[in-house]
Amino acid sequence: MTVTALIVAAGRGTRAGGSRPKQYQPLMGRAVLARTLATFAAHPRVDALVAVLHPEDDDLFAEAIAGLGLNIATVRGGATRDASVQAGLAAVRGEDGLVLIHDGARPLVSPQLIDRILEALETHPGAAPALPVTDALWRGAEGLVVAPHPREGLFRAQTPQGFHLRAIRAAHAAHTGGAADDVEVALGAHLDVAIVRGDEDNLKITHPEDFTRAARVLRERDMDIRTGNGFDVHAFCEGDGVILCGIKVPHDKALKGHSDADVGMHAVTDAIYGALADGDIGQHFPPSDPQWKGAPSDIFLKHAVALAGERGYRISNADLTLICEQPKIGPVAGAMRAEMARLMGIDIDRISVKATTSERLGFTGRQEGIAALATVTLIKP
Ligand SMILES: Nc1ccn([C@@H]2O[C@H](COP(=O)(O)OP(=O)(O)OP(=O)(O)O)[C@@H](O)[C@H]2O)c(=O)n1
Ligand SMILES: C[C@](O)(CO)[C@H](O)COP(=O)(O)O
Repeated sequence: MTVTALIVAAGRGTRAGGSRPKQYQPLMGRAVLARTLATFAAHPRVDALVAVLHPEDDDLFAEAIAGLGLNIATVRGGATRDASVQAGLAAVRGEDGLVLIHDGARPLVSPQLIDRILEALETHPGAAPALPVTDALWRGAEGLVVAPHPREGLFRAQTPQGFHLRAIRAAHAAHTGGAADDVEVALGAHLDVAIVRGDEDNLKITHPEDFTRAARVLRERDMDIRTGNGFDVHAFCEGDGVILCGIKVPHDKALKGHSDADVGMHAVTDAIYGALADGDIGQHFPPSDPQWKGAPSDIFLKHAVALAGERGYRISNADLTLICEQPKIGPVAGAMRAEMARLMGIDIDRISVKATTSERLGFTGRQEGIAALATVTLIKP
């Protein structure tokens, strides 16, 4: 069935104040209404968009959606929300589809909430998101509590409120008097409306402080998560042990390198640089520079970790695989994890060190050297 998102945005936003109606005010750099429309436009089940606008807002609307490349039908709204919805319903194409009626002033609607409404519409003529009232309720007057009010069975209503198009059109046509929302109209026509789990973040911008709340939600939502990988190889040379992840492991060979040749630590370090899109160890510590000759590799790792911190990232986890026939890594993996966790300033359960052989194939199979492969995830909260 065709799904149309009907976005009502013809209000004046008097409670929110500001020099323009709230739906055209910026929220983290983008107009509130542009955020709302973009979410519906990007939803794979939404086929068409209708925006209901105030007659004086054409320029503001054009400014808000400039450059978004959205295909939106627009229609003039009325003096009340329900009049605006009726105008929008008249502009929806077709007879038998589904319509999602949503406040333009709820810019944080999530695709998952839209999914839940559409799912409920498979079995009901109407479906709307709501959250149960969890605080105690009172009735009050003149600044005094008059009496407690039972909260059982009470819900806070949200949008999008979804309906079978034909049913809600008929309900609105028959409705007289105002309505807080379209569920009220639907109930007037005896339509069953399923209560769908709402979303605390799906707040309506109503008062000035709601912009601050919405920005807080967006900052959390826009968390930056990055993944990087690192790969390194060092050849064996004569010696009596190798340094892996900062631990000296007894062996009948050593690893050759400009620094201490800690192949595991190098791979993790490069994975951090990779996640930051900032080169690799060789770029930050050129092998041509004699000061890094024989240097302990924790210098490199600490530099990469500090760089991530300076840019606001914390390390979520690191996963390292060492590829070699010998030495055996299992007995020392715990010590390696502990040392890497200490150097990176994170819990040991966020560091994995494991090993594999290459089934005697290739240079690692011939025991000519050790290879290491690492993945690191960084999070900017
Ligand atoms: N005549 C109206 C009134 C409201 N709305 C829309 O309905 C949604 C919810 O309404 P509300 O938050 O009450 O918005 P306003 O009416 O703009 O706010 P206020 O009452 O503070 O002026 C908003 O997206 C608003 O633009 C509408 O399309 N037409
Ligand atoms: C439709 C609505 O968003 C449901 O919560 C709300 O009723 C509309 O806003 P208003 O502040 O009640 O006008």
